[in-house]
Amino acid sequence: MAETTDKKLSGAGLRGQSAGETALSTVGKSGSGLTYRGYDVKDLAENASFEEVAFLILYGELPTQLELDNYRAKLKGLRGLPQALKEVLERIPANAHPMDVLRTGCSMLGNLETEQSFADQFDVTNRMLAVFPSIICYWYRFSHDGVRIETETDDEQIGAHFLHLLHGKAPSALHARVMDVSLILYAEHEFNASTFTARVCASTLSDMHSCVTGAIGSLRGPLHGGANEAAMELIQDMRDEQHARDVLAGMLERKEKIMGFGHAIYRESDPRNAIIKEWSEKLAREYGDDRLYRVSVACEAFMWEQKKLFCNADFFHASAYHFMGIPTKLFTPIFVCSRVSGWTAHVMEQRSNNRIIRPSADYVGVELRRVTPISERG
Ligand SMILES: CC(=O)SCCNC(=O)CCNC(=O)[C@H](O)C(C)(C)COP(=O)(O)OP(=O)(O)OC[C@H]1O[C@@H](n2cnc3c(N)ncnc32)[C@H](O)[C@@H]1OP(=O)(O)O
Ligand SMILES: O=C([O-])CC(=O)C(=O)O
Repeated sequence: MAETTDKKLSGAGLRGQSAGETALSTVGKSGSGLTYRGYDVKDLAENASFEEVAFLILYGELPTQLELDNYRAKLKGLRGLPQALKEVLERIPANAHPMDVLRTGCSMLGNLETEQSFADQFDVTNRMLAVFPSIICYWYRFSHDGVRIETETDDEQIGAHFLHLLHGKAPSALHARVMDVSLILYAEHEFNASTFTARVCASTLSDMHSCVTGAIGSLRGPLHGGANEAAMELIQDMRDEQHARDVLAGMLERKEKIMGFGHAIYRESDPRNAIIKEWSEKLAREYGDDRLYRVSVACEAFMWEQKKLFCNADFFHASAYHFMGIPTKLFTPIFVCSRVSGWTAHVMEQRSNNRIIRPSADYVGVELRRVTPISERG
């Protein structure tokens, strides 16, 4: 199990302080170390699909077959982009970061399909779950390939749908399954930075699109979701295992952060890592060139040996996504397509028992003083 004991739980970063209650997930407490509404993430990754997991997180229980069929049909029907949103996406340059595109896309959607009251919260959530892959891929294919894609496909599952839009053809069964597992692993993670952002926004009784737009901005940073892209940039030029060790040794010497390693809560392992690592190995075999997988394994061993730092969920996602032909800058947006389930469930939970989140600060500035007339300042 991924343990959290002995971790320095105080001081900066609100580390170790409880900031509220949740019934959505546990991190580092039971099972393999991560549970969604009482189910171990490993169990879910083996025995459920992302749509079942999103349903579980949002509605509280795993769906029956009929409920799942209806839910998938509903999401499938919500993949289309409004014309005004397409026009906005077409104006965003090819060199923009796709996380910024998604942030703008989410915010624009909030103008076009505003959450009029909290009674709409499930509708706006399901719309976001369904339409985020369309937003990213429409912009990506328009800005990079000059094509206006049709964003409605027959794919039952969000992961396969994403790959279909990106590559213009339905994915293999292996790729569809890996995307599905990846979305399950990224779906929910208690009071991480982006989720907390969403909850702070929700606590002012703001609308769902504002909460999610803010959360996208928080996830973007390399200390959080952006680490999967940074990990890819790190491993892509590593020639072999020895080169990987040399690169990391140099970085540690220079006291640089190695993205994709370490965690604010887990102390010895991130339970999502073993799962995505196994899929990355399978993909490497199919890809026919396992260099990226081998250097990743070498990095993992070296970091543990040198620093007792372990791979978090992001590290092996880098090679896995790369093996599926996904451009590096789309890695973190995929995280959004999944985590929007957790964020919105947290917003709903916050709304159901709300008090505005407003902590205090320890003042470390100058003592009380008088305003000097401007003519006397110098
Ligand atoms: C899906 C996710 O969002 S998972 C997180 C993704 N983020 C990353 O991979 C970025 C790299 N990792 C990190 O920056 C950190 O480990 C974080 C942000 C995840 C957690 O931060 P913290 O809780 O402050 O880390 P923690 O308290 O365990 O750090 C202990 C020591 O290890 C060091 N350390 C932690 N992670 C790393 C790392 N990846 N590379 C190098 N050193 C590290 C810290 O600098 C700290 O050293 P210090 O005591 O000399 O200052
Ligand atoms: O919990 C965290 O701090 C970061 C993380 O792993 C996640 O959000 O998935």
